[in-house]
Amino acid sequence: MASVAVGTKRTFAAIDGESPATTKVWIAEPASIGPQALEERRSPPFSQNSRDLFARAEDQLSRSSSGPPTPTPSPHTADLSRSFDPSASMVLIGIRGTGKSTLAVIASAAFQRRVVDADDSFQETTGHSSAAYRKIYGAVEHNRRQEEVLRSVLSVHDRGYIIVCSTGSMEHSGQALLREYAKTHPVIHVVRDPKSIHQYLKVSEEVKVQSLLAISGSIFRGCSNYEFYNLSESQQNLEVQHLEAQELPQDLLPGQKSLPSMTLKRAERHFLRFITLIMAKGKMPSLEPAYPLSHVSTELRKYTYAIAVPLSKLISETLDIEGLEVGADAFEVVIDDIRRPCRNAQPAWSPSSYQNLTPARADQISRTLSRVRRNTIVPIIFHVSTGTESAHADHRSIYLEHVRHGLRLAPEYATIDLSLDNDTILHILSTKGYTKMIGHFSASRDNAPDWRDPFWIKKYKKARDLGCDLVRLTRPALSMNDNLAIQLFREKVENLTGSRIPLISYNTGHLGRFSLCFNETLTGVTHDPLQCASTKLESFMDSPDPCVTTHEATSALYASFVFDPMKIYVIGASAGYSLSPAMHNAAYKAFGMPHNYQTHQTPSLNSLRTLVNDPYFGGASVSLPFKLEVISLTHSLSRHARAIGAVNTLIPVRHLRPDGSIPDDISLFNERNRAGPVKALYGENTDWIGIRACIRRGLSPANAVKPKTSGVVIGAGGMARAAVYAMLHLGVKNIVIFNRTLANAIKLVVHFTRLVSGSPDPGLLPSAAAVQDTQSKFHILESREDPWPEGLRFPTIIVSCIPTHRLGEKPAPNFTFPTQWIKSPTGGVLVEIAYRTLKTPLLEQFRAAAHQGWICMDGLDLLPEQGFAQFELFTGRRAPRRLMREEVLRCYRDEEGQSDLEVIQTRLDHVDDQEP
Ligand SMILES: O=C1C[C@@](O)(C(=O)O)C[C@@H](O)[C@@H]1O
Repeated sequence: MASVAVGTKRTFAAIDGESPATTKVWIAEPASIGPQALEERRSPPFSQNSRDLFARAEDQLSRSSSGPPTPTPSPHTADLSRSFDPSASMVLIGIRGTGKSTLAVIASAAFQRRVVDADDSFQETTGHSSAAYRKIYGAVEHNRRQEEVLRSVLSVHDRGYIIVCSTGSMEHSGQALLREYAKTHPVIHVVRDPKSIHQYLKVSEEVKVQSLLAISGSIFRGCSNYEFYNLSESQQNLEVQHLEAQELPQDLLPGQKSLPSMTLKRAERHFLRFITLIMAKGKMPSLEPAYPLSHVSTELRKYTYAIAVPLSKLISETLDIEGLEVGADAFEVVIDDIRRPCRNAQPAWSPSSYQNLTPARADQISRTLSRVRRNTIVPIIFHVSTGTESAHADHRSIYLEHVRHGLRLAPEYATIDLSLDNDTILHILSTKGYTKMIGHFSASRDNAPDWRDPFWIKKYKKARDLGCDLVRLTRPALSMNDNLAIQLFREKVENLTGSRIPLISYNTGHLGRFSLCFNETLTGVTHDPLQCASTKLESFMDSPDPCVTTHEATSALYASFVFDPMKIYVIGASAGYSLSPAMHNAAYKAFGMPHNYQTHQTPSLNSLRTLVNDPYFGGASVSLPFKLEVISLTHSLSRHARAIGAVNTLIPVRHLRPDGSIPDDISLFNERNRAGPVKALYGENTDWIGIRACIRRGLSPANAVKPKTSGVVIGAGGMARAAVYAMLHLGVKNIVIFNRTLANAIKLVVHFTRLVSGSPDPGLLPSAAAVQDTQSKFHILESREDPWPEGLRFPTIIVSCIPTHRLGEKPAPNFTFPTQWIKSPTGGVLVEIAYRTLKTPLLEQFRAAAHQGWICMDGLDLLPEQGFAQFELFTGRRAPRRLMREEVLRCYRDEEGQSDLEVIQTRLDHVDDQEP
């Protein structure tokens, strides 16, 4: 014990095996690892496992203090390329209690990969647990055996596995093995907050967990190339989900463990999103969102905004992240505090004036980015602000440490300072993985050449030629003329010969606001309208930060006639009850768009022409009974609408291609919000997107879609077709149709059988191909009395698409699901699409089955989900999801004009707990 380096400082290099000469980042050993703390570790109440863990950490610590733990001269994992074969196994490492095994099981269910636990393998191979083996054979033999087992686990399971490694495998040689593995595989360090780990390990004091995290953090970081901060849901969230899905998996692969219930739904979405960011695009389409804009690179759209929020404000965890996201197309986490606030006597470059990347600080950044990702849908930009001191070597190395750490978190975008030398930039770019790099240069008042100066074109070319994906150039406006000069600069860039990368350029400070409003790509906007106004006059004029909110920037585009106010409609025979106007109008208002979404109740489609002939026609939602009939009035259909054979969204097209065809998606999005004669109508279907989202939201990880999953669609109309299509997209292989009129059920099955067997468009049903080679099969149930088809698993997905209310003379169907078909041992999700009444017999039936793991989604869940996609199609911007969900709930009235206040209030109270 005497060799424990209490309170001493060691370099990163001494801990992670990096060359000691280059990195000057210091780690203070936590005082809590003092003799007294160590003494406590030997006594109860620790469990055997946690005692072992601490003992090993203690060992690690003592060895580390006398030299680098791993002498292997392999490169630092941050310097590796992060490009892997798509089938490469992924490794999860981290201390016990971080949730690695649960995350592995979640990923295993989603990707159909098996889980291998290195600790289990050790026990199987040696017949002893790691701790017991160590006790019997001593540390040296234990380490040798650990290495042997880990080496074998890694090589035998090289492709298609998820490998979990705990501290047992993390002795010196284990670290070297993982570092080597990280050259060709994702090795993900899982981190979690000390409180949750503390609860899990049942150790006496949380502070000890903090110490352990501090010690282990640099070791794990040294041999992993990615990092996932596993946020714990608050207790409140857990209760709210009131989802008691039993953990009885139906068809686990060998090596899969039992699957967690709905309480982990947000963690599931979060982790799977992270995984899709480190994998090649399009590898798991069933996990990627189906919203139209999620497939369009943000930098290709015009007039997009990045809400810039400083880390120093985010860490207080009081900001409403989802609220900040409203109107934004990207969320920029600005590491604004690598330079501590200056004390007068301190030289600008003194080491103490910088925030080193200690393990605690790295945890803090990881946690913050994780919170943003869990609560938003827009891409994240990771930006380390350099201030004006990037020339100093100390500052530069701390800056680079932060950038490297950012890339471990797989942000969609990250910035790199263009004042760095070419080699350094090239080196960082070579480690970017799938992160898009923004070459960034922000001039200060003292070094700001005029926009006409060749300096700026050189900077643009430097970023482009080095391989950045975008470039961002800003300087403080000294006069309003700078806003005209920047326009000339943008034109110069437009006319450059050679390849082009998207340009973000604007003037900062109070006078720069004009140029900010007319920058077309990822304009930096502030979350705090008072930010500029409240600061001292000096910085008010000079602030390098954005001085305009999303709302102000958007409003400016309409006030200056770049955009026009549009008229958008919901068209239907009983459109009067629609909540779409309230939902869409609330979103336009929040964005600063002067559009007006109106109800158009009509017995026929004849009046549609009048609406479309108005140059301000901005599109329409199509309601019953026109979803099929409207097809004849469109010029062209999206591939989805064509495959479904129904349209619920009309988009005006004002510019056709020279051959008269509809332009591509980007061009369509970029002509939104502009008035003019309508040349064609483009038909889209967003119902399937909404149904798909509801299924995904309601499906517990235990019921993740697998080859044997069955789904039931009740009905055979346009909505039923959208439901079948949604299931096909999720990879459901067994789809059962139940409809009163058999002939219509047969028609639907013939339609989709043809689609899946001879799809002329191979990209149409991507997950069907990705999950399994087998084709989906359709079955028809003719009567309520039918037994469930032999050989099929009981359904875990049920979508009811029949009306729930009286239609003219026809009474409400009052449908309930035959009980002999509800036998899934893990429950499942029921989606009932109508929203006129929420107390249907079917919903009541499944609400009563909540204890069996059934989750109900109704029309008030579906309407916003399909509406988000429509908002994107009408405006070209990401929808403000929470706001639209809330508006729908607030405005809901049943057929008697009543709102069920209690139920609605409970749902409103918990909107925050839903996946964003
Ligand atoms: O079916 C519906 C419902 C809806 O018509 C409404 O506002 O209620 C809106 C449509 O987009 C959607 O397809």
